Amino acid sequence: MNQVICPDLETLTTQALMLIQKRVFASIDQQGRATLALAGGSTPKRLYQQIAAQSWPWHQIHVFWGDERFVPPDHPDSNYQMTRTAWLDRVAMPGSNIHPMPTVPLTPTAAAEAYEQELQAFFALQPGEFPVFDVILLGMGDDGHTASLFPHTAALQVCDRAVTVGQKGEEPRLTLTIPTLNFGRCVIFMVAGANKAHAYTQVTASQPNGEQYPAALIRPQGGDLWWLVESTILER
Ligand SMILES: O=C(O)[C@H](O)[C@@H](O)[C@H](O)[C@H](O)COP(=O)(O)O
Repeated sequence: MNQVICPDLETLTTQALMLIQKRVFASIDQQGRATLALAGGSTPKRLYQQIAAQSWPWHQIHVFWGDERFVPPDHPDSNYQMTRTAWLDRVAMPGSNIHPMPTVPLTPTAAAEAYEQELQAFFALQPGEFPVFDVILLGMGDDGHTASLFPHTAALQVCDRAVTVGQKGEEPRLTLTIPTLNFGRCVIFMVAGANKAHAYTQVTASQPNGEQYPAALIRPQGGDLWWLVESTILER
């Protein structure tokens, strides 16, 4: 595990930008394209704005989402909407390179299945294979959740599919599953906010409780794991 402690969110964002750029360009060199699974929430918004200001080969970059709230794509809570506003609407990325998670009017189960099919087709997967994203960006909540994998939910047990229905209380979400996140070539957590200090301590403990702190279940098998953290989350 690589840990980078940053004095503030702006520094953390710059660190993330440099790391992502390095991995995106390496993937394009090696395979002619780069695939990213993006985080939602508030922490990555500034990063997406900074990415939009870069001159990357957008036609060789494909973006997916690690999770999505079950709302229309133009809803203010939509992770897709946030990413479009901060980044995608500002660059010349072909629409076919943008792969949002479907939501309404499908049911959550049907939407998860539809995204599963899209990933299987895009990555040309054989039965039982998982997609391998070049970069997976994740956040963490103050309860230790990541993507939409919340404590003590059924989604934590799903290990035979790439996409499943997450549950934030009564609110359904779509989320990539633990095995999918663990197949990532470069998995990057961006965590800021003193309110997350306790969860971070629990998640990075030597014998963490993954049911209680799901971010602890992200241990990429063949890939790199990066924790880019604001110094305020280090418990004194
Ligand atoms: O859909 C979401 O909200 C995210 O994917 C979620 O997992 C997020 O990364 C964490 O809740 C941290 O959110 P903040 O960055 O807003 O603290």
